[in-house]
Amino acid sequence: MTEEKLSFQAEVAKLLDIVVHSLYSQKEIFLRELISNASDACDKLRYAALTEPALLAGDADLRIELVIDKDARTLTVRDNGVGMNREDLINNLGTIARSGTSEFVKALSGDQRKDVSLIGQFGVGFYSAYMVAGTVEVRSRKAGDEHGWRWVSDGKGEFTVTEVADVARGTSITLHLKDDEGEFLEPFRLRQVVKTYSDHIALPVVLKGAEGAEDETLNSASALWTRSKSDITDEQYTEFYHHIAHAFDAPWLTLHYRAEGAIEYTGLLFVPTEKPFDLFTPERKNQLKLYVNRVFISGDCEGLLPPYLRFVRGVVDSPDLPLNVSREMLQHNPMLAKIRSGLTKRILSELAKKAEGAADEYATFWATFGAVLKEGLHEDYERRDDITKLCRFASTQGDGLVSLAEYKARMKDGQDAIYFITGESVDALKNSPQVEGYLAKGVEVLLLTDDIDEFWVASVPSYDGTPLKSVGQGVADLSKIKGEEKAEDEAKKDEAPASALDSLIAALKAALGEAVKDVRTTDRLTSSPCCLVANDGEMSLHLERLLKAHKRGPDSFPARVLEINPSHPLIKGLATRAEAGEGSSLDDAAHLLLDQARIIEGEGPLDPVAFARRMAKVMERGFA
Ligand SMILES: Nc1ncnc2c1ncn2[C@@H]1O[C@H](COP(=O)(O)OP(=O)(O)OP(=O)(O)O)[C@@H](O)[C@H]1O
Repeated sequence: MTEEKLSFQAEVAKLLDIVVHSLYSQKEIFLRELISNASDACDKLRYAALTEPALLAGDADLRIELVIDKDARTLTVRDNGVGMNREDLINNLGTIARSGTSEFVKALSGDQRKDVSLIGQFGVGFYSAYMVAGTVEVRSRKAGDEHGWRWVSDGKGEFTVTEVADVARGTSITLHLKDDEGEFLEPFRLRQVVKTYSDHIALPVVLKGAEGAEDETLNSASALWTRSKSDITDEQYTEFYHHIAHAFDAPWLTLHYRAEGAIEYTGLLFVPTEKPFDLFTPERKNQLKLYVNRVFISGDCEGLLPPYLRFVRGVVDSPDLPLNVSREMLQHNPMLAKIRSGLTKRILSELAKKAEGAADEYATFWATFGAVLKEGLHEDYERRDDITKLCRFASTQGDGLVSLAEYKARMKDGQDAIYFITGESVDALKNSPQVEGYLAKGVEVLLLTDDIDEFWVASVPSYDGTPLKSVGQGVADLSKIKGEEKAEDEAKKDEAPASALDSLIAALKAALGEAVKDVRTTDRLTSSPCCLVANDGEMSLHLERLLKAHKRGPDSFPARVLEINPSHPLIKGLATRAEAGEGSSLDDAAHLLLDQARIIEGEGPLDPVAFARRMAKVMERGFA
């Protein structure tokens, strides 16, 4: 048969280079990766055979075998699963198809130490074989096909594919071990590695006996989730999590339970410690593996979990779902909706327990997945209260995170709203003019910096009967709140007279025209002379910027309300001039006030050239 020579995709070549030249201290994990792939291949075949039983014909006993050949110095991992045809071999073993992977590989810096820890989180699957093997030979025949294929490569840029006869269904991967990797030819070593990393694999992993010796099954070969909790060690849970989630961190939360009653199912669920790289892909797919009576059905069954819990990994197995429907049909099965509801409830209640526990531990979860969970505030009306209780926020009080319940408990007398501000960073928000008046009164303001915050605040009007209110929107009425009264009284005394302020407002409006929606005084400012706010019901300034960044909003920043601080010396000085009939000479001052308020909001001045000219004029008066 003719041999075809092909090149690896550039990203694969780069990955292989790193794998071969460094990587893990634990080289033995190559075996876990190959067994994991073999087990997936068997799962896929069992699923396909539900509708096409002939695929299993003649060899229904799915298993994984390890074969040692000491003379040839080879170790073979073979399965009788779904197998691969020529295209599959080229696509799966020569390119990287998984979404986000190419970006990931491009991000590798070339610095071995950094790259290894990155890859550690990610996994290299099949390619890890090159940690111990110089040459890898794959023989495979796809279930239902007549022809088999042989794929060979030394991992140095090229591989060959040839059609071959006499290949059994499934895949066999032969590793020609490097000189110093002879340990993987020793049965005791393989026994140890399989027990450590692959005990939970539901299929038997069999070590073929050499020269007439008996075959030996190295693992427990029962699906981990079907075993009783008391028989499972933490290490076994972790290994299982690594296998199903393709993850390398320790799970932050492990939840294993059996639901009985209206619907029966077992859930073995994990919340990762580290953020999966594909958490924010537009599909927002969940990655739970769905089994029906231990038969694998789907790795991302839509409808099994709401998108805001997509960070949860694990397995759900139910005998109550029909085995003979397609994945697509399953999404609309009423039983699935019940499982979804049960899973959601259970996960949220476990998270609630954690939220009540050690604050530090919960804070790490919140920093990693809080932004995803908050999508639920916007999307899951039914569970909004439960999700709200799980939320934590940065605030103007202290460096820690605060829950809404804690916030409410420390509200000031006369305060009738939960105040928040949205923006890019906690530090910038803490210093923004809009929060000055609240800070002066000791009124706490929540600082919301996730993009999703803009969306949920629009759909959650209140918490426990108390409205949520943006300090950057609408009129601030701080007079009713009994805060640090002294500071307030002093500020009041110092205000410009009302008539002078009225003249100034008229002058500013005349000078700025359409560039502002309105001009008014406010008590939200203490040290800044002015700021911009949105009216109630209008888009916040931050949201406007977000949409603009995604090219979804208007190109120009729409007119806003300019609020002035009646006790600021600059405003008082301008008010005096305005009252004295010098309003028309305040043009430059009006534009400079607006431009600085825009700059604080992350916008440029209305007209940069005019801004620079005015600024120079003012500076000239002070310095020349
Ligand atoms: N034994 C096998 N039988 C059938 N297909 C396989 C086998 N091993 C690998 N494959 C195919 O090759 C693909 C690539 O495998 P690889 O291990 O590199 O990545 P993966 O399993 O998708 O993800 P990960 O990198 O997290 O392990 C698999 O998705 C699968 O389609």
